[in-house]
Amino acid sequence: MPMGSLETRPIIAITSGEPAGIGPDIILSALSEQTFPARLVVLADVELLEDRARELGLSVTISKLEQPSDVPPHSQGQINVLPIPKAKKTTSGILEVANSPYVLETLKRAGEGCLRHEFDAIVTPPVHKGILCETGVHFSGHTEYFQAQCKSPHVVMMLATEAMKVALVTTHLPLKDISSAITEHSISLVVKALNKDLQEKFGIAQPKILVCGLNPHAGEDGHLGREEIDVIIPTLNKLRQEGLNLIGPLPADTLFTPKYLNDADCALAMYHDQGLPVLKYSGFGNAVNITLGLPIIRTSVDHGTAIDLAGTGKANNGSLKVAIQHAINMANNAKKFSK
Ligand SMILES: NC(=O)c1ccc[n+]([C@@H]2O[C@H](COP(=O)([O-])OP(=O)(O)OC[C@H]3O[C@@H](n4cnc5c(N)ncnc54)[C@H](O)[C@@H]3O)[C@@H](O)[C@H]2O)c1
Ligand SMILES: N[C@H](C(=O)O)[C@H](O)COP(=O)(O)O
Repeated sequence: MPMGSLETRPIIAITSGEPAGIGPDIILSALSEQTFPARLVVLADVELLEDRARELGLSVTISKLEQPSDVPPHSQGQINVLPIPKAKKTTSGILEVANSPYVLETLKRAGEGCLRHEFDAIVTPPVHKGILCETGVHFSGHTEYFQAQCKSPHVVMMLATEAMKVALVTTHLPLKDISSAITEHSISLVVKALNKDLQEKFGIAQPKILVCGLNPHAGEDGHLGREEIDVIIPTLNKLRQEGLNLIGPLPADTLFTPKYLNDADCALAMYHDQGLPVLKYSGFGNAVNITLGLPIIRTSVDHGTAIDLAGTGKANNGSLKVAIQHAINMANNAKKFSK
């Protein structure tokens, strides 16, 4: 990937994530360990970053920006912050519901900035969904938050490592609600959005997508569930007639084996814990979470807030580095296509 001239490097907004979690730790360590070929704007409380840097013993320069366009190209150890104040001082590892509006404000500001082209992409360190919900808002994930903010009819959660891409038909749904959410409509929208972004954002001309069944053994000819026969197979057949290269539905327990994965571009799981444990087993700490189907570019880490590790220096920043680099690559590609 060409680095681009310094002034044209993309502006990437990085939110702080949950202040009591490892978001601040991994931002500070990742940005102090290497120079990224971009202009990085951290949306955060300045005191939070200063306190965490002190706690971790990291030598960084934290500078406040008046506006995002003032941000210089990133250099190792430089943290440029667009200040967003928190309500309460944070102790690493202690969640405070009073700071949840701050977390939501960082997301709102990042999304708005992207929609009005102040930022070229957003990278989100982890938030704690439970503490956000305690404010009374229902927050199930960044994926759904940015979908609502961008008014996108449908989005797809996809996590990727060098070896594997796994996308989901349903995102953060209780298990009891999944069967009724697997419909011709939902599968068609997800498969089409996935196919389009694999072509446009990943340069795969004719993506080959492996599709999981919902039930054990993909329903065992209807003896272990009928969703495959009633919904999934007819929907995939219709999509094949539109030219999509779809394999399945395959039993999920054997779909994730080299025989199938080595010859495919992406696996599509029906629900969160059908697909993500496999991906995380194979690449936890080095995967990127990408929201497809948005009018903006958004990437994230493959892990949560790891409250137990905040302020200890033990948090691995590998996934954040991958998420930042993916956002930069996607923003550079988008600029090329828009010319
Ligand atoms: N992108 C996101 O915002 C995101 C992603 C996943 C989970 N979450 C949220 O995070 C919260 C906690 O979730 P969880 O406990 O299921 O998962 P978690 O990923 O926070 O923690 C699971 C285990 O992995 C370890 N771990 C996580 N990240 C690590 C890192 N970078 N380096 C070293 N070890 C790491 C933790 O210490 C813990 O043992 C929940 O509220 C969940 O919704 C947010
Ligand atoms: N499903 C994601 C994971 O397990 O890594 C995570 O919850 C993040 O989702 P959002 O990007 O929607 O917050």
